[in-house]
Amino acid sequence: MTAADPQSESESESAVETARHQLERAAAHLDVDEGIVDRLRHPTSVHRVTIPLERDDGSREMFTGYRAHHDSVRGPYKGGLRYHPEVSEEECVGLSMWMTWKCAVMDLPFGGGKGGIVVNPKELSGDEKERLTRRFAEELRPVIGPMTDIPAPDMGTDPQTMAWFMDAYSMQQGETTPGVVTGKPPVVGGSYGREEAPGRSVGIITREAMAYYDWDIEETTVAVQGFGSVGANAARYLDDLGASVVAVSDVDGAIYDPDGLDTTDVEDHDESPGMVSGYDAPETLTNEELLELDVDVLVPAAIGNVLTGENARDVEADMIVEGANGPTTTTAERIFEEREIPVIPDIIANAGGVTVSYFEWLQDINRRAWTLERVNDELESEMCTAWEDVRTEYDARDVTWRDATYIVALERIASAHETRGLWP
Ligand SMILES: NC(=O)C1=CN([C@@H]2O[C@H](COP(=O)(O)OP(=O)(O)OC[C@H]3O[C@@H](n4cnc5c(N)ncnc54)[C@H](OP(=O)(O)O)[C@@H]3O)[C@@H](O)[C@H]2O)C=CC1
Ligand SMILES: O=C(O)CCC(=O)C(=O)O
Repeated sequence: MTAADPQSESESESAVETARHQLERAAAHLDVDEGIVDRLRHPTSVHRVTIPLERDDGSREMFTGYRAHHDSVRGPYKGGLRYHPEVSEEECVGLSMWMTWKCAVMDLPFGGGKGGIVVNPKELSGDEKERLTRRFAEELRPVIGPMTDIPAPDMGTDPQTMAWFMDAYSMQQGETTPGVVTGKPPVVGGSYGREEAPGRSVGIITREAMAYYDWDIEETTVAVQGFGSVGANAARYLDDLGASVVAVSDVDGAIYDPDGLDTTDVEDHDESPGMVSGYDAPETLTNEELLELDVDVLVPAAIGNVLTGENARDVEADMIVEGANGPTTTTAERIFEEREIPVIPDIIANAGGVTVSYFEWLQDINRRAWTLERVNDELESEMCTAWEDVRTEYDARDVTWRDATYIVALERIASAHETRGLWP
């Protein structure tokens, strides 16, 4: 097995299976109507589109895209668009469920959506990526909109992709509609700080979790898998706070310096994809070895299902903070619980992305930009409030951090369903 091919291992679990299992664990702690839980096991709808692309050489190719809508009881569907060869309907549904919980934990007025295209973005030229994105936006137009479903970046997409998406939608609508998508460049209605936000929130939540366990951040070692929007910003934030980031990786492998890397000197995925493994560091490791390093904090921030029944007993970190969505399988979660390794879940740790997306949406509606300082101050405050809500549940019940986080989310969602009387 290689980290690039996590599906090839014997324990294979889809995102939707993991998400359903997590929902059921949280529901067992709450008095929630079984009809509501059953409703939340399923998406409201899944849209599948075929996207024709004319390649630069004139040949034509068809691509498949999806947009899953999970739940909108608290507001419009919200969630990213992923361009990756492993994108599937099941993955989009699972990821859209996680978005529903994530928005609820952060108390944002959004529900959960997620989508993507089955494509390797590294095999597209810039022009091809633009044409594919514009056509995807046209195909999704009937099911998206600033008050219905607001996409954003995820793996393989970036602010430029969001700008093309917004432009294609706006041209069809006949009016500039910045609020249809978040994560845009600030010059076309994007928010300052959105790109750094998911990694920044991973840093803030790691800091809070360390404070909870009375760890001195200056004495802490950290390993981060993935050095993209989430991983690089988390690593740099923790480096700034005084932690020693000893290992980071890209798809081809990891670099390791026991004395700590200079995280600003290593180019991230956005600056130069795949350059981490080529960096001149004292040691190189595989992605699997990075996950098993003896560090204080491990931050998986690349893809899903990397911590599994196969490697969970070999993980030597004292705490795991999930930067990626769904990096821990159900079996691995059970092993970490047994080994008393705290796992701070994705739906709070990386929720800074959707939180600043919410700020961006507000700015778009009001046609008024916030300063970076305001964005970061409000992000800090929202993250600390959410952490406090989760910590209160964690201290009050004998549960894992994930269960405590899901309990906060599920209580809010179930209560909204009961109050609106929307089901079945
Ligand atoms: N972007 C966002 O707003 C948010 C993203 N997330 C989640 O965070 C995770 C990462 O997303 P994001 O940072 O945006 O993605 P990016 O595309 O910006 O970066 C992904 C990083 O992971 C590396 N990578 C890709 N595949 C593998 C692999 N098989 N093994 C190890 N490393 C790999 C890439 O390496 P290389 O440079 O070589 O390609 C790159 O460094 C995803 O799970 C995403 O859903 C969560 C919240 C918000
Ligand atoms: O910013 C957003 O709307 C969603 C980001 C996202 O896809 C995620 O948090 O997983």
